[in-house]
Amino acid sequence: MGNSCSTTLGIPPGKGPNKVGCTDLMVNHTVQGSFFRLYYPCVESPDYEMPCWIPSQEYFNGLADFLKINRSLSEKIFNYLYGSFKIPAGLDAPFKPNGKYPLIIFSHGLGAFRTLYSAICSEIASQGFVVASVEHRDESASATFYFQEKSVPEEQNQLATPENGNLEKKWMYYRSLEPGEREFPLRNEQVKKRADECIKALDILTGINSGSSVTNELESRFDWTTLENSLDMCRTAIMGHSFGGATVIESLCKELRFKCGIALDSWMFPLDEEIFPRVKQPILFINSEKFQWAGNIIRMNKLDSSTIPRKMITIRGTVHQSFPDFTFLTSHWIGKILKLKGEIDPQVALDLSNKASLAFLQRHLSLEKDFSKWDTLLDGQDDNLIRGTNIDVHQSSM
Ligand SMILES: CCN(CC)CCN(C[C@]12C[C@](c3ccc(C(F)(F)F)cc3)(C1)C2)C(=O)Cn1c(SCc2ccc(F)cc2)nc(=O)c2c1C=CC2
Repeated sequence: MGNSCSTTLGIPPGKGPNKVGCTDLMVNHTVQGSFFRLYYPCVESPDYEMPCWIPSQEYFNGLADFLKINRSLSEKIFNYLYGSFKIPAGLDAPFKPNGKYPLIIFSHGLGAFRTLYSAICSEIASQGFVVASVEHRDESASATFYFQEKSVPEEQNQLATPENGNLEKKWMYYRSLEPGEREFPLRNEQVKKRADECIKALDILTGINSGSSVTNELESRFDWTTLENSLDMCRTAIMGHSFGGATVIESLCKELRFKCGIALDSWMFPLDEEIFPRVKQPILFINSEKFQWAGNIIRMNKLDSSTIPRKMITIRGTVHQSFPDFTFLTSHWIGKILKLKGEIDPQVALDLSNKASLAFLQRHLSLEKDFSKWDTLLDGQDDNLIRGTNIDVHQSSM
């Protein structure tokens, strides 16, 4: 480890006993299809290629639109700052069959997309899970793509490639609110679509696990049949950040196959409160110190229960962006100015979040691992943790 001032900029690899591979799957090429990045325990090999963190320039363009900064200027800045980062996983590395792995579905935040939480996903995968990070097509992602039949007929001389016939890539970008548009109807519609997409990913992986063949619309050499009988479909959970945290709650309500949920710095606004009493599974809320506010915490507290295990912890010195990968990829001062870094060392913060998550998953997926050694974190017992929240929710008396 370098000394305190030299920070190794890069996404940290998983610390668990498994090497991690990652591959992309798109089933059904249309906008209704399912698109996710899979992180999984892989066969060890020294010569794996690591995929680019930002898979295509279009994602930078979408991010610029989302951040309302000029595309051409930001294109150069993003490429200079982030263009060369790799994900700490072997691209299309062979899957390592070893009994049945529990499955986690991960949902990204507003303006993000499937690759931006690779530190969390690859850590969880390295501990013996398969993690599917969904890319949502609800227009909440900075950018995503699908395929469309070509409008003009193929010129005779161009051969349609077998993978995508005469299809062409279609990009979908973040949809901003129209002037005067009310936000709740849009966000509530989006959170329902997001939950459906998480459930669809679960269905696809259930099929693959039982040996159904799957057609990947993307060119990839990964052999999906190697996953047959390797997923424990009774041990599935859902995780998400911010808007993805709301997606966790909505998905738990709709799908009992998700045995528990972990909401990272959840944004509760998109949710219809009438679903709260209908959510029956355990939930872990892991909050940052700076993002939360009374109204948001009050909604989380409405999900508190004396019968269903519900936990909340807050990580001291963290900001909203302490969960996505950016927190590792920006130097100290730029990170602080852009609020991509909090006071706490990003690795320390994410270790606490991941260890608490693993302890919670062990308890509610009844895993035979040793993650229970981190149970005390679930009660906020650490110098960098607060039990519950730092936010004062008691309204001042009138
Ligand atoms: C201007 C847009 N404005 C209105 C929507 C709010 C913009 N905003 C704060 C930002 C995202 C920020 C960001 C990223 C990335 C760089 C970079 F420079 F490093 F690329 C810089 C600066 C700008 C921090 C948020 O939306 C916060 N947020 C997020 S941030 C998820 C995310 C997005 C893009 C990423 F690259 C990584 C992570 N996910 C949510 O689900 C929710 C919220 C708020 C409520 C619900």
